[in-house]
Amino acid sequence: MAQALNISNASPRGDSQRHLSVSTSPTAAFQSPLSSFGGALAQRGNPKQLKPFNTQDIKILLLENVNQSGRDILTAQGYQVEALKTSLPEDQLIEKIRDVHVIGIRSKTKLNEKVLKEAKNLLVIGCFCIGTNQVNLDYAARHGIAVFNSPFANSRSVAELVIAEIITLARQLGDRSNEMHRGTWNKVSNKCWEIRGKTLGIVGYGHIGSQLSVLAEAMGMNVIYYDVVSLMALGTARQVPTLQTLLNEADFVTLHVPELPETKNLISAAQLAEMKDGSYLINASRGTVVDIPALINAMRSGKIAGAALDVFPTEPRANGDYFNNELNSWGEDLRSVNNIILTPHIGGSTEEAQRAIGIEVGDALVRYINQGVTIGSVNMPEVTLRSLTAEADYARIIFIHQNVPGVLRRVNEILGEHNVDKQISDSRGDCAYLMADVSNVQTSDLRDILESLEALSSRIATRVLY
Ligand SMILES: NC(=O)c1ccc[n+]([C@@H]2O[C@H](COP(=O)([O-])OP(=O)(O)OC[C@H]3O[C@@H](n4cnc5c(N)ncnc54)[C@H](O)[C@@H]3O)[C@@H](O)[C@H]2O)c1
Ligand SMILES: O=C(O)[C@H](O)COP(=O)(O)O
Repeated sequence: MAQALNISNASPRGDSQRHLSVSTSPTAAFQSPLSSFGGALAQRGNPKQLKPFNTQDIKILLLENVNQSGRDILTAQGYQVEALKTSLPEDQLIEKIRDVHVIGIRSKTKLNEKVLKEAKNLLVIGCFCIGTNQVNLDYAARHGIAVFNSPFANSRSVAELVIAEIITLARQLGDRSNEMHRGTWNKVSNKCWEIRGKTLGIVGYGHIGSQLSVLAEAMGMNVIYYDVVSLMALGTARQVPTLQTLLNEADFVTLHVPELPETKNLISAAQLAEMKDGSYLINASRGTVVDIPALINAMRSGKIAGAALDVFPTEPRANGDYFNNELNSWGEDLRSVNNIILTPHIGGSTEEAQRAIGIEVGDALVRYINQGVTIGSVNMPEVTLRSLTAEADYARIIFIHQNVPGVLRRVNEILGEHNVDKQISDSRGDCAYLMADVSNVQTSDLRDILESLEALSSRIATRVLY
């Protein structure tokens, strides 16, 4: 079992540097003072469980009700895990993030530059969701903070929700149900439709859009899609060349694009005007993608016969909070429109999806913390090495650095005095990630290696695992 060499990043972020501090504080579970480095290790050939820190020292903050499956994986490692049900206001988030090595969030917590600047000890961020637009990914990479997400574990849940919404809108189910709840019997067939033979227009044919395409065809719909890249059509779906073509042809338009500057108000007054008279709009992507006041106007005029919105430009922080004009100036106008389904960002909120996401992101965090493996990271180069064996006096050196010429030569001068068994290096944008396994190193060697690496001007972060 690997032990307690603590490489902390305790220095202020402002100087882009993290300090080495060698913790000798042992725990009951992972006790091995540095003086006994390598002494109590098992036989060669056994995989060695690497630990960068004394495990009791790893502090994790989980926000937004991360699923129990993820919490269990992290607590099983012996990390200190604090889990809160909601996101936090920015001032409280800043207070909390100063302390932790790992933060787990969902779609609401904004980890912008202002917040991340205060995250002096942060090693890694887990987004227990698909979207990563809530994190400043570049800033995180430039400061050696890896970000992981779960790219498709809730795609099916979103696709199923959209199928339900297509039928619900076509049959005006929301309005009929509301009327019955108010005690009114209102049996109507006017402008209520089957979905068989109707055209579904999918904007963004990625994980969710393509899954939805298959389900919609199985229900007898014709599927067209628009995407900025050319993608293989599933079934008999057909890619159309422009958004305008899709808007002109589709009876139902559904949006599955990421939040980007280019997708802000992707559907506004001009695009709504291009849609067929009496067509429907569904948005379960991000709230910024639809210009909601323009949609309200189009619905009031009868141009758009119905809409389903699962996401909003500003969303309440916690369950029980109000969805009103204080949150978004058009909140009450939106609620007053007929045949509109409003849901509180529940596209991915199923037991299956949340459990799968908890496991996927929980595992990715453990791999990163314990082994430095970045496979699946959305902001760092993807780097892995096979596990170290349990042989004594091996260590894994991780050097995150600016992607500038000459660094590898300097690093290899430092490591070159030791036996480098394996080494890998890759870069992504301005950030490069080097991982090297060295053998026959003693504690004093590690201290020297660390001090030398820390002195390099290109350094962003240094970790040693053993
Ligand atoms: N409501 C929810 O609970 C929920 C759940 C999961 C995901 N989401 C949102 O849905 C989005 C889509 O998820 P996904 O997993 O399908 O993503 P994805 O990355 O697999 O697919 C997105 C697709 O959109 C395309 N695209 C990008 N910009 C475009 C543009 N301007 N016009 C047309 N196409 C464009 C991309 O090329 C890609 O094919 C996520 O980014 C997330 O914001 C919401
Ligand atoms: O990005 C996502 O996966 C969805 O928007 C769901 O987000 P949530 O985990 O906050 O429900």
